[in-house]
Amino acid sequence: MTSNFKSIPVIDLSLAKSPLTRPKLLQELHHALTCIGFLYITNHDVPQDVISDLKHALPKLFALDLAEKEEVALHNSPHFLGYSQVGSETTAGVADKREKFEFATELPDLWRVGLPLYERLKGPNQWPSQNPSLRGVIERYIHELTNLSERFLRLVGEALSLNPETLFSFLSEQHRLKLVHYPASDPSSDPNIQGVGPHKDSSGWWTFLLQASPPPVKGLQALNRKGEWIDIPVIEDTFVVNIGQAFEVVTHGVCKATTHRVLSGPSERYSVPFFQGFRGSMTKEEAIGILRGHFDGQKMALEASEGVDVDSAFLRGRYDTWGESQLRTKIRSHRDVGRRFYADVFHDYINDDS
Ligand SMILES: O=C(O)CCC(=O)C(=O)O
Ligand SMILES: [Fe+2]
Repeated sequence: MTSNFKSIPVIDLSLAKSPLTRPKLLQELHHALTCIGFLYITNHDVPQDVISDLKHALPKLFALDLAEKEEVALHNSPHFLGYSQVGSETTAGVADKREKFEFATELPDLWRVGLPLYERLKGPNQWPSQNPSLRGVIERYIHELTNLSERFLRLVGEALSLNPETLFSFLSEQHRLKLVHYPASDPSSDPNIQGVGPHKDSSGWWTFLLQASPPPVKGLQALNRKGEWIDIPVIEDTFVVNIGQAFEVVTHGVCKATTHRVLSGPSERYSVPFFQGFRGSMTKEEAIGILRGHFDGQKMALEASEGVDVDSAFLRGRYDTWGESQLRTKIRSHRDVGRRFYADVFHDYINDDS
């Protein structure tokens, strides 16, 4: 249940290291998982230089000229990896004022005719030739965040009294990373210009976000149950962690993905979400069946108090696997890629409004 939270809790992962403090951490985590859907983590053990190298790389990367960015354009990648310009994405029907580079765990393209089409989402990154040091920085960062997200998942399992190995069985080998730049908006213009519109994270299982501009730059907000937008300001040396829609499905709505947005402000802003991947071959029946027994009781208690409504395009849609549902979402938001690389399903995906 998303409660009327007024702020986002900060959870100190170093409390996990002592049996004396671990129960306090698990209790705080349980509250954040079941009542808020967002938290900060501190003492996360990701090396400082990995984070600072990434932060320093961002202004240089976005300062490349348009021709250099176009050299790695997302519309040339069947894996939806690369650069997209400001205005190329819309959320909740409005164009977002942000540009981004999308990367993922570096994988070979093993897709061949006969394999499920969603396997083609996996493949190599596009690296800008004018920025040769970037590859090492991004690969180290993805490696560290993959480890962090796995350590975190073990704690989530423990906080929910689940065998962590069960949670690991939902993971994909591909995790995605977005490097995002929100250009500054003229302060005399509409204060509600959308950096990214209200949404729940649909592409992953859990999101680990680095707010890469120093305070007081702000913009990220989460929606509480009363409908109030709550600021999620930058706290140095933390990650913001939030639940993705796949986790809401698997926990039968006991842990909700919370709606959030970014407002564009008078200063430019950089952010870097890491989306822990959810296995493409997962069917609806598996996703809701594996932990059904575990969550039935909690679900009934919730139903009695406020109703459990699992909000999921995957469950509503007509496609049976998570991978196909993801591919459809990606094709609908990048139609040029769909037309070029997924001609067989393009029209079906664009025209079905399930
Ligand atoms: O830029 C941010 O702070 C959040 C971005 C976000 O919510 C997303 O890309 O899903
Ligand atoms: Fe998001």
